[in-house]
Amino acid sequence: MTNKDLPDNIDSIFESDDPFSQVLSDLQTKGWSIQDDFFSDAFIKLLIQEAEGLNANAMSQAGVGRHQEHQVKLNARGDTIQWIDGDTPVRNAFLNAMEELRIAINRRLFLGLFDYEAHFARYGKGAFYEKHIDSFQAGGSSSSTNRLLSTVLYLNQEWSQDDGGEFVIYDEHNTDLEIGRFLPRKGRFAVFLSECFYHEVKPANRSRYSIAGWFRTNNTTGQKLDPNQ
Ligand SMILES: O=C(O)CCC(=O)C(=O)O
Ligand SMILES: [Fe+2]
Repeated sequence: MTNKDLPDNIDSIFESDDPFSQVLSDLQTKGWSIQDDFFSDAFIKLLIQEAEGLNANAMSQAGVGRHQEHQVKLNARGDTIQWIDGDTPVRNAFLNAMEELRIAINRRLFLGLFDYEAHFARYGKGAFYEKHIDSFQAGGSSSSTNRLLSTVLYLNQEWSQDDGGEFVIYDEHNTDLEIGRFLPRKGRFAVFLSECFYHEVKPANRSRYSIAGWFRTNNTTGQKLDPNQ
């Protein structure tokens, strides 16, 4: 990333000089990765300011399913969201960082990731997201799969065990078997293959902020790109 892409107040988006290597090797060996020091503290601080500053009126209730099947089901998912475009320097820097990750993954793992979509999410007190998978397989053209790789970046200061809101990930083959449980602590970054891993968000006991995103393949038909959810 060149310096001109950075917000003026920080020198580095990433914590290390080689931010992708651990993610790439985890994806290659097990299909998922959790990193605590992927982004720099200074950059996470800026993203937290953005998340905490989101205007509740500009956020929408998240839904489940794509296209015609899209439904708001409050008993499945209680977060409110705001899609990210590069409309502030900090959001733009985040999207640029994900673009660098996309290129690194394609180079090493040949996943053919085509683009990335992401939204801020806020889970209010008591909100959760029941066990689900992020890509919608089979069953007609309106539900074709194009999310290949999911990312979640957590933006919560001083999150303790009592605050709940854990991210839980389940085994690819035995989907009842929990293989990881993580508090949504600031700067923690989760990446996993969207089609392979069921996961859930346990009820949060206070406001829980994150950025959830998906690298997608290109399922373009005719001239129209797949719309966002
Ligand atoms: O916030 C999390 O821990 C996971 C969110 C999630 O699974 C989703 O938005 O699809
Ligand atoms: Fe998910």
